[in-house]
Amino acid sequence: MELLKVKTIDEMKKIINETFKDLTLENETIEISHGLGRVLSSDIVSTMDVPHFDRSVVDGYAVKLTDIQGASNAIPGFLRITGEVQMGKETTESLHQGETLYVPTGGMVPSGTEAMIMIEYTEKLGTKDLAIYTNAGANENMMRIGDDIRNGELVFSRGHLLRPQDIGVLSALGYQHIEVYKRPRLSIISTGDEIIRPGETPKPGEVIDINTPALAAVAKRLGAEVISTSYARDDREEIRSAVVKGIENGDMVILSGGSSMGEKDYTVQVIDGLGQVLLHGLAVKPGKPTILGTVSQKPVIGLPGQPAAAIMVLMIVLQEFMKRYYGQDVFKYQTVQGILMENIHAAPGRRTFQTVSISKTENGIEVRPSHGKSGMITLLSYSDGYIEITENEEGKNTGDQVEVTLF
Ligand SMILES: Nc1nc2c(c(=O)[nH]1)N[C@H]1C(S)=C(S)[C@@H](COP(=O)(O)OP(=O)(O)OC[C@H]3O[C@@H](n4cnc5c(N)ncnc54)[C@H](O)[C@@H]3O)O[C@H]1N2
Ligand code: MOO
Repeated sequence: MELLKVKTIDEMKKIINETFKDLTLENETIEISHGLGRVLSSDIVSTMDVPHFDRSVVDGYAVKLTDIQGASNAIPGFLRITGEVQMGKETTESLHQGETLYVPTGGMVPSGTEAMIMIEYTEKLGTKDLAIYTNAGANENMMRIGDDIRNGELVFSRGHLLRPQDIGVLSALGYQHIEVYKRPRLSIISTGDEIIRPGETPKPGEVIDINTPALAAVAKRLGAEVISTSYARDDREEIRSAVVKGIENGDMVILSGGSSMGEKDYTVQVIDGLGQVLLHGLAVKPGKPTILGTVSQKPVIGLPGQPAAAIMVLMIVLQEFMKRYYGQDVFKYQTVQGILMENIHAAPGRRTFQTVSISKTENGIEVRPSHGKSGMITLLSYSDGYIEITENEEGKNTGDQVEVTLF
């Protein structure tokens, strides 16, 4: 009897770190408008102050502190209006004792301004005089030069994953182009005689391809570029030539299906013939029939055909590869803590990835296991995330505090 010689998740991570220790990515220059989700390949150090002029953050009046000291509703301060600042224009006037100027939100304050008073706390008396009904502290309602970003400040470090707000910061610093890592380029091959392409009508026994689009989406979310998707029947030669093509054109190959020990499960034989099988069988649930191999020093991942298992395993394995490529843990999954509302039994000796749904209640976040087979695609869609039960645990109990990794 032949059984899969399973390896634990930790052993798998060790294999990846040792076998693929030299994985690196080249850089490329892109427009910042294409920067979302990309990873900076160099530090960003500011070469300017932001803002580069003292500016108001309210619509109101520029004042000197001594002029409005103790001003209140009952005892207002009185100032002479000497002018008005124009938006987008340099302000050449200065503010003198007993005077004020109107400044719109974002406008450049006159030199000598010590605070801004919001228009709501003032009253115009005729055209030239202003009553002020409130006090203010130094720099109140103002931004000074460099308050946001100082010239010479390290703004983002190499390895930073760009979010929408970061693109805004780069634009504020005058960047139109940035240096980012090239994304790892991978090919996805879906195997199986029963698999038909989306758009075709399945006959009994046939299955519309779920894994290709779903796995491509996992890969994209983890910062990879999917350069090709293809199909192979359960045929050693077809699978072999698809793998060869993927290795020639890209950085990594992902195979779906045919990873178990069935008579027509050729993935492991193909990888063995072209390179080396590093692992066949992972001590996880779901996803035991997972394969990891290398061909021409490039990784080949063989995923189980069951869609939920394939997606979960790729989320975990590819994240480990991304750590190697980027030299740090760039693409982290979000987690939340919650209280388990039902007992969960796990398979000892395997790391169980239990899908769960969460709900926010007055008592905090409640976590409930979502049940289903790994062949069900909705299992993941109707779940919010998963909890991990380690190899040494027999399960989890109602009332346990658990960490949920969110999908
Ligand atoms: N004797 C044993 N049988 C099985 C074992 C085992 O240890 N011993 N493990 C089971 C587990 S767990 C899984 S998971 C599957 C994995 O098998 P394969 O990786 O060989 O996958 P296939 O047999 O090709 O497919 C399994 C299942 O998934 C469907 N599938 C495959 N590709 C797609 C796709 N692109 N889109 C949608 N659905 C897909 C396929 O039709 C099958 O229903 O092995 C168990 N068996
Ligand atoms: O563990 Mo399999 O991977 O059930 O679906």
